[in-house]
Amino acid sequence: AQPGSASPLPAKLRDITWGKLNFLHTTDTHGWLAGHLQEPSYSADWGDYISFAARMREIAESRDSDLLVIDTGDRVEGNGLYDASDPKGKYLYDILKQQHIDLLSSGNHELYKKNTSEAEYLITVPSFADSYIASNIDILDPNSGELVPLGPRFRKLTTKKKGYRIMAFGFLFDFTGNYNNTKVQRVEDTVKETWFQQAIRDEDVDLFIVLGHVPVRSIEYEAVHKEIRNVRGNITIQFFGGHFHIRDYARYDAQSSALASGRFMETVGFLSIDDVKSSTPNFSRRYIDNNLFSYYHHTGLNKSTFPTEHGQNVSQMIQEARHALDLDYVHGCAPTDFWVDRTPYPGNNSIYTWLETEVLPQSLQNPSRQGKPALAIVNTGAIRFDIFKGPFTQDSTFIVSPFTSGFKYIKDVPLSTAKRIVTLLNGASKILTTTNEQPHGRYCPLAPPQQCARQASDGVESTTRNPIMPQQHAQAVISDSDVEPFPGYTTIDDAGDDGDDTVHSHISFYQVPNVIQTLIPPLDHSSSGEPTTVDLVYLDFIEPYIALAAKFSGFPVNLPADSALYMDGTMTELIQTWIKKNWKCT
Ligand SMILES: O=c1ccn([C@@H]2O[C@H](COP(=O)(O)O)[C@@H](O)[C@H]2O)c(=O)[nH]1
Repeated sequence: AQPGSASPLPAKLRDITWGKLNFLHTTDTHGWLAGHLQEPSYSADWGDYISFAARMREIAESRDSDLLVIDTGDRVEGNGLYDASDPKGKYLYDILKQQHIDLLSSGNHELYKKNTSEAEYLITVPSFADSYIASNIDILDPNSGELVPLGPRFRKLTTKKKGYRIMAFGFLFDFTGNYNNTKVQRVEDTVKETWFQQAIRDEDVDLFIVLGHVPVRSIEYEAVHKEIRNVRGNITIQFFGGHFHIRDYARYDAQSSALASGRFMETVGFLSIDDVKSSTPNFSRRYIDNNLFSYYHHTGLNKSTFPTEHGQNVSQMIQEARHALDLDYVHGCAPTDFWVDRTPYPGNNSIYTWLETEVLPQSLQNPSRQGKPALAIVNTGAIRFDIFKGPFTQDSTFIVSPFTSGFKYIKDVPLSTAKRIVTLLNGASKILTTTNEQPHGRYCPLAPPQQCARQASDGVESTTRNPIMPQQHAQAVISDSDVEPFPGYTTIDDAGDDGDDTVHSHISFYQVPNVIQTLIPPLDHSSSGEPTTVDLVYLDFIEPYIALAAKFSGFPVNLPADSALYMDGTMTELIQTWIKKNWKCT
């Protein structure tokens, strides 16, 4: 763990159940390779995870079984370790590649920007060689200018101990918000391609592994499952997914299951399969809180026996990178906690209410529009994490707001139209899900991803939405420690409510809208009332949605032609500047 990080708290733990084939799974790590320095439950760093994976592999092999390490993408954007450097990722890619990952795939965040996808192609793919799978992504090779697969379409491998013959695929959900140097083919179309049809007919295979940056309850995985199942009868299929930032486990049928392992290095997913080659394989899942207390427990080791030299060296690399980036530099001190969705919105501790009532109205300005009122719209998904009471650092800046979006505007929009656009974006008439125009894809592209889970599975057929059969619960063994549970994940999935390794007390999460809005200057109730027209100010990331909502409102606007830059700088800079000025540390 990083120096100064919060030590893990002793807790009651559920044991893992080893099988003949075992997996560790991360997803949506978003640059959090230093772990959560302020949160004891998630304070282990990538170096600790490297030690953990090595120790778990030793245990697996001593049991004459195998362990594979999986990552399903969105490794970038969301933490100072990635976003604070120039170029972005200057330190992260080297740290990331230190882990031995057997199978990995790309997320949507690797593809939003040209430079990010090129770094993926030129750095990460070669770093992991054969392990990187890109079943439905192509990229324009920056050297040849040709459209080429981002990585191999599939991989066949044989496990070291048991000799299981595996066919693995690596998908990205039907993402459409990628920069035009990459091409993402719909999963439903990819599975009809000749190479895929041939691969699933390969008889020299004991099981299929489908990894991907794909929600485990999704139309995409439904399509892959159906295709393999139709051709291969009851062969074992294990899916690993992500994107929604949630812990989840789905049973599609008796021979297949799907694991999603959270976000931001909070969770290391563990999955085991016994009786891999039979028609009644036994699956067991565990969501491991990413901290040393859990790591020691599951390996049966301790502070002196657990770390590997390699793991310790990587923790040192992270420390040096954080130092070089000055990530602990304090910009101000938050007077209280501000939450993304752990408190009702609107509310005094809602990060969105703080933005609407303080940061945006006090910061958004355009001298050429002096005296003109504005209605500013920000998508809630642009804010990625909570602010904790106390020091707000360089790292916090990017943890809260990693993206590079700035503010644009359309001038002189009738206020009634601007309000209608907000209402439409917030889903009153479901334009974002019913229209064929989906600028970034079907998964509620404006709100924080964890809010999408229930909404998205509404359109999915029953095989991936509901448990076909309740999972046989492996007996959860609780260690005999006598400590009171403290707040954390209390996951309910298709196998029940005993998936989390740590027995926590429940945390409530609340719904937030797709977008928040703020009238600038705020309405003065003593004066003549609302303005008739406003400058409609918005984050440039949501421009395609503003265009869509304007069209549905009957407002004639041609974007981007009819828009202009409202002010210089990004929202990240705007928030940081406001904090420097207003949150003095006393
Ligand atoms: O430039 C950007 C990119 C993304 N967003 C928001 O992020 C979520 C998607 O996050 P995942 O981690 O891929 O689930 C999307 O819904 C956008 O709201 C953004 O605001 N700006």
